[in-house]
Amino acid sequence: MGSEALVHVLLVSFPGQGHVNPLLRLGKRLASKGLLVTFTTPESIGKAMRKASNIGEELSPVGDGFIRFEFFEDGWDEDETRRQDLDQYLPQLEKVGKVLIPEMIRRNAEQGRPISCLINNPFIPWVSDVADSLGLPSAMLWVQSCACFTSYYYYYHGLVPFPSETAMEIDVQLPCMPLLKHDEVPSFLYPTTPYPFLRRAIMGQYKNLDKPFCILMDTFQELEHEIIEYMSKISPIKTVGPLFKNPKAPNATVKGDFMKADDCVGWLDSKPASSIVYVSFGSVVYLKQDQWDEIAYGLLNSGVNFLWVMKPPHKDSGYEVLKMPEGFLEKAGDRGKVVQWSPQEQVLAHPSVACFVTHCGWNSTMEALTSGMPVVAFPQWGDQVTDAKYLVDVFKVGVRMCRGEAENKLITRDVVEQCLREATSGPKAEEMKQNAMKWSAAAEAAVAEGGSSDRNIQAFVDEVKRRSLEVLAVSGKSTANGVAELGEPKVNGELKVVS
Ligand SMILES: O=c1ccn([C@@H]2O[C@H](COP(=O)(O)OP(=O)(O)O)[C@@H](O)[C@H]2O)c(=O)[nH]1
Ligand SMILES: O=C(O)c1ccc(O[C@@H]2O[C@H](CO)[C@@H](O)[C@H](O)[C@H]2O)cc1
Repeated sequence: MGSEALVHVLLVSFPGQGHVNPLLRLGKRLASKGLLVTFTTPESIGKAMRKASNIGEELSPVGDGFIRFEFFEDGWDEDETRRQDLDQYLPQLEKVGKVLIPEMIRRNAEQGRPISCLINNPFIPWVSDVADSLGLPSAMLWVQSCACFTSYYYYYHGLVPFPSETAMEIDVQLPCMPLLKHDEVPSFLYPTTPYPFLRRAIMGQYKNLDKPFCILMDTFQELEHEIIEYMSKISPIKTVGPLFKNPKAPNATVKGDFMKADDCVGWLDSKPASSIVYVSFGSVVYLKQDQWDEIAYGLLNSGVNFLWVMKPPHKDSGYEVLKMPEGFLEKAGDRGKVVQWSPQEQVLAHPSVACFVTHCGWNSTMEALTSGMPVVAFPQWGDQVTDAKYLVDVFKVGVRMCRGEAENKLITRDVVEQCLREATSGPKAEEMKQNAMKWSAAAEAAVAEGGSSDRNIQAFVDEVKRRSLEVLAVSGKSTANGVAELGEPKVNGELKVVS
């Protein structure tokens, strides 16, 4: 079957690694079930993805379907420094995207690939408006936990009190969730958050929550059972995770890394089983030099082997380039390896790795759980503080090393050492490993054929196919070559796009 005959969905992603990864993984899952998927995000990231991940112009076959990429200009010069300031960049993306995404949809229709559904991730809630204005169905992929989804929902609707300027330290009790201490609530909701633009972006998605016909979530029934049941009665949630486990399409087939991963698998192979601590704080968290030094000494003093990701800061981020303490690499010798970017999925699956010191981003959280990997939780902000609570107290696979950036506390080398010891040897380490293996098995089962997430994906694909017939019937005006004519976009942008 040619790709022209397939139902076509357009995936629009916020240009962050932790957002591209789950949306692209969803794209591969949908493609493997027989859809044609086009993935788009701004060209500034497209350029990095093409370079690091061998993404080309061509269609890539995935299972019964295909995936392809098309990027859009964000209207700023290549070397524009304001991209690093989301307070300025998010409105720019909205202004440009509201014009260019409809153009992309129109172009695809003209080329014989009419689009039947749009899917976005949070931070770019205007995609739901674009779909609405064109009369197209849309869905949203929530890229965090259901617990965080619920926290934001209750905040948006003012259903329970949250920390506020007058009562900073109140705890929050939400249905079917453990009591969240004030600093375990997603930190974008603190009145003092340094990232109010991300709270605004997420709230924008909640304002638009009636527009998507489905909210897909990168979690699974068995992991967050009660809260998923509860929220499913309120919102059209479908759990489809862990998206990074795709039995039909290995992750290597199409990847969206912004940086080429350094080769470290040979080094992992050379080490004994369960002897290495993997340390990574994801793609955006950047620690201060004094904290970096304490972690370095903690690693040295604990005597463990370690693989540590030390990503370079973006040139326009304003962060100072971190340095290893004097003589650190010499003292560590072959016990340690430092890389700029790791092939994290392979690292977490490697038998030499014993535990993962993580900032608890949701992707890293799901990847660790799914790989049966215990963690040392080092959350900083946003959903990370809530994920850390769950990793340690609910999923019981983690040791807590800190409570988040808002605490403004230097975690000393002694604490680092103690946490590493606790997570790598002794009864607590064994118990955490057993729990992690249990979650890994549950995750495998959820995505296996007939599992909870697989059934939800299939139901979603069936619904997209059903709605695609409606889209064609309603627009009703198939052209000679079978391409539906879309209505005029109802956007109020008289924008000039500067490339
Ligand atoms: O060296 C690294 C660090 C991170 N990642 C990937 O980058 C994503 C980070 O997402 P997460 O939600 O954990 O954190 P964020 O970067 O969004 O804060 C995850 O899929 C990781 O597997 C990776 O491949 N190599
Ligand atoms: O590029 C940025 O400025 C950026 C990228 C990613 C951000 O949030 C991360 O998203 C993940 C999925 O929502 C989340 O789990 C992780 O904790 C966040 O760091 C924010 C800004």
